Amino acid sequence: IENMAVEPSYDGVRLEGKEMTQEFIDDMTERFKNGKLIHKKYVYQIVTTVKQLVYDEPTMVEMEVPEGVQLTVCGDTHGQYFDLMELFRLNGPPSDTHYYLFNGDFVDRGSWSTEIALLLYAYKMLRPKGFFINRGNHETDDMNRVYGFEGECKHKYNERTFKLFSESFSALPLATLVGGKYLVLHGGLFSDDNVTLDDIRKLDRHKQRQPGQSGLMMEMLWTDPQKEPGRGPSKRGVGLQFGPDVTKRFCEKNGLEAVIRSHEVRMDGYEQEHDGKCITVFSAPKYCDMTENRGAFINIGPDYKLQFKQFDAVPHPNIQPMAYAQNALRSSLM
Ligand SMILES: O=C(O)c1nn[nH]c1-c1ccccc1
Ligand SMILES: [Mn+2]
Ligand SMILES: [Mn+2]
Ligand SMILES: [Mn+2]
Repeated sequence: IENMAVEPSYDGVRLEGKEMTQEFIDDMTERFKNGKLIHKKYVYQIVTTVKQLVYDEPTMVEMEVPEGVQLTVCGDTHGQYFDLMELFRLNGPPSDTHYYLFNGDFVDRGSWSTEIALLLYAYKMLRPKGFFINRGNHETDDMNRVYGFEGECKHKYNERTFKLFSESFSALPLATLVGGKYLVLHGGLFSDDNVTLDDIRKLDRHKQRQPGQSGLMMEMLWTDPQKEPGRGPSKRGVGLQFGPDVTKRFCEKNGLEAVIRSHEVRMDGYEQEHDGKCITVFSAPKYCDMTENRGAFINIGPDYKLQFKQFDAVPHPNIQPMAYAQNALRSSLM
C-alpha cells in the first residue's frame, strides 16, 4: 500500500506517512457530506491499520473515564451518516476530552455505511485510547452480503475494500467494560448463568472469525432481553431472549451496575429495562427511513452517572436504504 501513488489530480487532503490527522478527518467528513469518496490508498491504509489496532485489543476492552473527560456510548448507526453528523453536531465530535464508544451495527441497511465505517476507523486511528468500537452482528459476512455493506463497498470502492473491512470486523472486540460498572456489548447475555467477565476476557475471538449459530460470541452479538423471567426463544431464529432475573444474577455475579446493549430499535432511542439493569441504546433515528423512532446516546462522566440524550433524524440525499444491496440470490449463486 505504501508505494501506491495518489494522482496529482486528487483534490483531497493526503495522508503523509502512517499518522492520521484531524485535518484529514475534517476533509474526509466534508467530502462524504458532498457525496465524494477518498482515495482507495487511504481506505486500505486506514482499514489495515485499524484492523491491527483492534486485533491487539482484548476481547473485553476495559476503560475508565478520566477527570475532565466525557464518554458517549452510541448504539446502532446502520449507515445513517447524516444522522451521525447530527449526533456530533448536538453532542460534540470525538476529541481528546470527549471519548466515544460505538456499540456495533455501524454498517448495513443505511446507504452510507462505508462513510460511517471509515469515519469511525479514522478516529480510532487518530486516538486509539479515546475511541472504542464493539463488534455487532452486522459486522459479519453473512449480514453484509444481504443487508448492503458488501454491495456498497464494491459499488463505491472495490472487492478488496470489502475483504479488508471483513477481516477488520473479525478482529473487533466483543465488549467494553466501563469503569468496572457497565458492560457494553451489542446483543446481550447468555444461555448459561455461570458466564463471568473472565470467561469473556479469555474468549479467543481470533479463533472464530464469524459468530456461527452457538457459543459465547454468537450470544454476545445476537441475544435480546425479554420482560418474562427466565429464558425464551429468539424472535430472530438465532440466539435467545433473557429475562430480568438473568440480568440481575449476571450483574450481581460480576459486580456490575448494568449491561448496556443495542441491537434493537426503541421508539425513544433508548430504554431502561430489567429494573434499570439492562439498557438498550439505539442511535439510528427514523430507522431505514421508515420507523418513527428517535435516536439516543448515553453520556458518562468521571462520576459514572448515565445521562440519556435523544435526537432526531435529519434530511439526507435522496438515496434509499439498502441502495447497494446485492440481490441475495444472485450473489449466493456467483
Ligand atoms: O438489520 C437490523 O435491523 C438488525 N440489527 N441487528 N440485527 C438485525 C437483523 C436484521 C435482520 C435479520 C436479523 C437481524
Ligand atoms: Mn442493528
Ligand atoms: Mn444487531
Ligand atoms: Mn434517514
